[in-house]
Amino acid sequence: MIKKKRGLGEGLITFPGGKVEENETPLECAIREAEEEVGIKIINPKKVGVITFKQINGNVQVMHVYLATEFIGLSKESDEAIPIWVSRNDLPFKNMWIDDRIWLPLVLEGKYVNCVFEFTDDWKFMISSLCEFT
Ligand SMILES: Nc1nc2c([nH]c(=O)n2[C@H]2C[C@H](O)[C@@H](COP(=O)(O)OP(=O)(O)OP(=O)(O)O)O2)c(=O)[nH]1
Repeated sequence: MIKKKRGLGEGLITFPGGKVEENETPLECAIREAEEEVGIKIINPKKVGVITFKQINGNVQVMHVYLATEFIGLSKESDEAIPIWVSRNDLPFKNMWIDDRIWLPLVLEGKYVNCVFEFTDDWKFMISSLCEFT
């Protein structure tokens, strides 16, 4: 995981990630962001879910989630993130995005998740959640 140093979710413990660039697939983006943020090359990332975030103001963002169990390199701090290792059995949910406690355990059990979470415009409160998984 990472401690995010700037941008949306600054200070939270989350995962390497970011916005898809022009002419880039979500998979390519996931690989690039892991490299940029913590300096590792992830091997064979597998898509494990799609999460839609809605805000009251009508903004909608779609997050594609990938899981990689192997990587090349040694994780290192960047301008954006401090890499940290956490135990699967002791995830730091108190310092994570509130919705992660709903979908992350499912992903770690091997499920594919499809969730919609509705937030206030300032991202402080989650108003509703709906998750399907297979
Ligand atoms: N785990 C998790 N990640 C989230 C949630 N909401 C949310 O926007 N994210 C992720 C998606 C993006 O990777 C990131 C959004 O932050 P951002 O728009 O500042 O993007 P960034 O700085 O990481 O990326 P970039 O500008 O380098 O492209 O946070 C959430 O509820 N849980």
